[in-house]
Amino acid sequence: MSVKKVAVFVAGSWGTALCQVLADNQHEVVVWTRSEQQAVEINERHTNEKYLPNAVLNPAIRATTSVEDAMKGAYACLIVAPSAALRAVAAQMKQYWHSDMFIVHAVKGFETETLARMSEVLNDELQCGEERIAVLSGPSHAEEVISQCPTTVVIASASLETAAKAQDLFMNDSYFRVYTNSDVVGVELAGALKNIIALGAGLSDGLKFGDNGKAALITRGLAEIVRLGTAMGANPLTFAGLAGVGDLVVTCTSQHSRNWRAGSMIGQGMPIDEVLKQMGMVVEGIRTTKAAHILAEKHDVQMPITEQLYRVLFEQLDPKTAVEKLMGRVRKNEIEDISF
Ligand SMILES: NC(=O)C1=CN([C@@H]2O[C@H](COP(=O)(O)OP(=O)(O)OC[C@H]3O[C@@H](n4cnc5c(N)ncnc54)[C@H](O)[C@@H]3O)[C@@H](O)[C@H]2O)C=CC1
Ligand SMILES: O=C(CO)COP(=O)(O)O
Repeated sequence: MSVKKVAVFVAGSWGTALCQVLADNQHEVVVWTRSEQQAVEINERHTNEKYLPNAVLNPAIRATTSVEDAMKGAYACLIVAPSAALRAVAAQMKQYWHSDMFIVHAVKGFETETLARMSEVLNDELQCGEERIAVLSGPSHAEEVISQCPTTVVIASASLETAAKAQDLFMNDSYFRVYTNSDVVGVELAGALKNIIALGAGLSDGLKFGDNGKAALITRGLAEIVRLGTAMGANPLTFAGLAGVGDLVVTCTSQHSRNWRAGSMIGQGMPIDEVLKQMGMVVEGIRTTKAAHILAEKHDVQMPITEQLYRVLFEQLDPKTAVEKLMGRVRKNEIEDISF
């Protein structure tokens, strides 16, 4: 494998873990950080204590606060900012972007103001063409990737050539396996929407509602993800894959999940502002619940779990009442109600 330079934006937990994968694969990794202090920590101590405590980073990873330094001569860019910051980060990259590069993003969310998917925001800002964009998604907690636990993800692009180039960069034989897919819409929607269900699963655990209820949330959560996904043009089979069921299961059941943890704290009665303060890291599911609530209305799709979670998060509905509303819904036929 030939050495390629990859510019990474930004050094949160997932960005840092993916830097490590790229550096372990012998690529030249230059990560842009907002703060000089974080760049110094990565360059001199090879750590990122705030976002990945106790991890020892590959010393070949170099951090910089200069966008130009990061992007000059880069073969590809990797963007792993929170969804709320994606447009602003992409705007900074624009003047150093050139048409030989491609961009991989690993962001799970929507732009809440426009309801755009993340690749749409990137294309809008960089005007690079959708064939230059790929999305990396799937069951992949940063804490496990940095420990080299076996992890399998999917990379989707409108261009299979771009997806294959990205697969070459990230895949290795020891702990990081990558599949390609051409269904960008499905992979992006699956990654974003599973965070809503993970918040719900955490809430259910926080209320001590048991494993039966959580399994039902995962299953019926998948049904509503598929409903919205197919209405928005996704391939339903994508939701049975790594970005769909795979990520849904890991996020709803792993204690690494910030969405699950936030839901659990809300279920135990902690106010949302306090939960977010304690987390100190991005909890994408909250913004995504708002976006999905609007998208469900727009596409005339039923998303009862999302709907109840929206009321809990934004209209102060008591979580126990939300569960009663879900349990008391009109009787249905299971198969007729799933649109695979
Ligand atoms: N942590 C994980 O295991 C995984 C996270 N993701 C996704 O990756 C995305 C990023 O999440 P994490 O890395 O976990 O978040 P994080 O909370 O660990 O880090 C966020 C990073 O973004 C930076 N940041 C925040 N606002 C910014 C702004 N306006 N401009 C520039 N930088 C800004 C922060 O300084 C920090 O470095 C999310 O969409 C998340 O869903 C996807 C898969 C796994
Ligand atoms: O997407 C993730 C794992 O695949 C990370 O989920 P959280 O943001 O809930 O930690």
